[in-house]
Amino acid sequence: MTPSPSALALLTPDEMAAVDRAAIAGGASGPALMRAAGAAVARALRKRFRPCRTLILAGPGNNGGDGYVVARLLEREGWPVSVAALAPPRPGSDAAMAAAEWRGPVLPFTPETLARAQLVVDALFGAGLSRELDGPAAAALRAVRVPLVAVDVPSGLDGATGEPRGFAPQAALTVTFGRLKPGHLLLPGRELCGEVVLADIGLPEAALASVAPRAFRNAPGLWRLPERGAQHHKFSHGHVTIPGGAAMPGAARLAAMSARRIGAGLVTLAAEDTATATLFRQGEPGLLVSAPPPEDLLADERRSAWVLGPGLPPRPETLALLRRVVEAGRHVVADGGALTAAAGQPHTLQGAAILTPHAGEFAKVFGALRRDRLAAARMAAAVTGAVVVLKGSDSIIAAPDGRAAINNNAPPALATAGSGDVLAGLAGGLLAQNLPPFEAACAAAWLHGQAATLALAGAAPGTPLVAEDLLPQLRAAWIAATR
Ligand SMILES: NC(=O)C1=CN([C@@H]2O[C@H](COP(=O)(O)OP(=O)(O)OC[C@H]3O[C@@H](n4cnc5c(N)ncnc54)[C@H](O)[C@@H]3O)[C@@H](O)[C@H]2O)[C@H](O)CC1
Ligand SMILES: [K+]
Repeated sequence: MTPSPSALALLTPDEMAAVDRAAIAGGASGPALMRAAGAAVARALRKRFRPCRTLILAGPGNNGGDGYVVARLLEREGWPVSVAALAPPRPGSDAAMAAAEWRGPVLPFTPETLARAQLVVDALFGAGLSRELDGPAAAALRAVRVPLVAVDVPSGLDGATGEPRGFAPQAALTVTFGRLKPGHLLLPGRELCGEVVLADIGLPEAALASVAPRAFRNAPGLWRLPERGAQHHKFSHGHVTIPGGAAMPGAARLAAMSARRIGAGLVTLAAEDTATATLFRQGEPGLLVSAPPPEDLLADERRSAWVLGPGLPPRPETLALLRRVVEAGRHVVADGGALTAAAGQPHTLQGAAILTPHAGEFAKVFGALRRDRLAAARMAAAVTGAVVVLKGSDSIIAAPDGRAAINNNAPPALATAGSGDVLAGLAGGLLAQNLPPFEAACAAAWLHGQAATLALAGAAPGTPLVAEDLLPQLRAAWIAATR
């Protein structure tokens, strides 16, 4: 079933804390939320582990408070549980109440205590992490050699960025509350969390609605593929033009084949010379091939979407073509050579609809990637006015207005030659069908990941993939997106 956009919303730890405050201001009970959070952790944990010597590492804040609730609930079921507290909760806090209800053993926060545990619950820090993890907390988490269950996030992981601050442990399971955080999806956070369970702890809808989400998990529901009615004809599905160079003609061909398969009405490969045109004509019979200079094609207004970059040389001529197409008011996907040609001059990409840099291209255009890649992608979108797809296993799609989506359906095998050309073609094909740039970019990234997942169905981990394998899966990916 297609999830609703609110179910796809991601909230940063600060936004989640604001929801929490709104909930309590609106009459919800802090201790009740904490009991629900602890109960959700205990439930997820019981489902996956058998009773064993369990050590709860409790921090001084509400994350620790959740930990005391877990301790109490597990002990009630006969689990051998003890707590090691890094620091006592602030007197009078909800966490202090939860701690007071824990009557079981409290052990010193030492390596010896940890060495006896068979399972560790990490309830040191969650949304309140305010600085790098260091001292005894970091030392203890570094020493864990048994399965670790994280409350909200593995302590030290920045829920806003997916980056560890100082250190964050590897969890087998992470149970989080209300909404996923960007850090559960962004690498390396996504891997450090292990399995992620999102638990409903009864936060009132009004409190959740009081914070407008700016980040989303990328999935159908965030966007809708174009509908096709009986009255439509090929021109109503747009015309994609893709200039192709002699050096790497395969790149433009892959983009063109992808644009066709995702529903573009017409797709033209604009060859840079007659030899390349001859080569292009040997390809798919349904592709249009043109030999004159691509600029000449701008006279035809119906050529609404252009994919510029796959296989094009990173030369000033490529950038000049991009400027001309943008100034003619066409929707442009800039990729590969068009991005590299704009190295150090991001303003030259203004007016493009979608940019699809991988990390290396991103750094060339916008400067070294910061640790907070979500912020970096948003900055690039704001500077260029384009939707930026920062490609990776956790592709980030950022819009100039601050909206961002994080893609998590792409298998690692997708990092293969030609894969980016397919993505650019999908984005161009969807722009041609009048999807707005953010929706087109998100849908393209998801369909791309889904096609790869389908191509690898049943294959052992590590099975390689080539870009051509994606093409026959695009129809099934489309069907999966419209179910
Ligand atoms: N709405 C919800 O999702 C609910 C979440 N719950 C849990 O509450 C935590 C957040 O609790 P909070 O008290 O705000 O923060 P923390 O417990 O993460 O930590 C605060 C505490 O820790 C100190 N501190 C922060 N960073 C460090 C550091 N690196 N080293 C040492 N000390 C640090 C800080 O000064 C504070 O004293 C959320 O994650 C959920 O687990 C609720 O229980 C239910 C509702
Ligand atoms: K934690």
